[in-house]
Amino acid sequence: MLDSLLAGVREDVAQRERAVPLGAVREKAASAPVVRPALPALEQPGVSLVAEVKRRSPSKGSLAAIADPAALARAYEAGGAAVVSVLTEARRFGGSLADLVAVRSEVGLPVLRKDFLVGEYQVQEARAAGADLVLLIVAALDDQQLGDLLALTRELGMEALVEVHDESELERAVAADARIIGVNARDLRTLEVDPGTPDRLVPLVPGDRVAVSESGISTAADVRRAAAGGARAALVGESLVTSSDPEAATRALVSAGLPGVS
Ligand SMILES: O=C(O)c1ccccc1NCC(=O)[C@H](O)[C@H](O)COP(=O)(O)O
Repeated sequence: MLDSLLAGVREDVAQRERAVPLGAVREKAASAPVVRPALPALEQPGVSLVAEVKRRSPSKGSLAAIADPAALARAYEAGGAAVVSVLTEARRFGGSLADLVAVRSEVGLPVLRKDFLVGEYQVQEARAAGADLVLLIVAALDDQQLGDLLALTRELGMEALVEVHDESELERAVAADARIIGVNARDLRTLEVDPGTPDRLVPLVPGDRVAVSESGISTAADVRRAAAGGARAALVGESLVTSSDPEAATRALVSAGLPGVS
């Protein structure tokens, strides 16, 4: 799955680059609104919530129509989320950079560009659209690419959520000096969600990094489980976008992550 996803992403990037060359995107990134630092938002005591705008997915198909992504993000903010994640991949997730621009202009939280970033063009695009944080998936990048994209992300003032799925990817993320390390319970090759993956890997994330537990989180008990392993944040998509009251659903997960709640 990951390889075919990446092939589509590369085609789409090449098409966008033919329409708007890298130089123009760099210029736009240089004059984008100032970055909202994501690290302090994720380092609050307890488990912070990263709430995701996600219309559909390869594993589940259509999840929610989300006609107004900014309204959804406002509900997340009102419910106490620390960061909003916007899936911008179009083919499989139905997202776009326009969603990110809309969300960023209507909430005061840091915003994550959740996509499959494979080169400079997408990092510059992310900043140009106002992103404060980008996703870098270790399985999609070699060490050189990971280091280069992380360095570029920081040059532009942003941080990266560096995503891993097994011990060797975690070692690579740590060696690349990732400060925010996401452990995805979803295996991006098989799409299976195994909560045992963050249970196993989050405790291995060094204490000077921020560990984020990702995918398959829908209940207060799931958030408490993430907290027990040492996660500083939980990234949640499906259970929030499919809720009839996303603000209340956000608040329930945020409350479960407050320090002292067990
Ligand atoms: O969600 C998928 O099916 C998926 C498939 C292939 C690559 C990535 C995928 N999802 C991206 C994510 O990491 C999730 O959107 C995110 O962790 C939230 O997960 P969930 O709460 O289970 O929607």
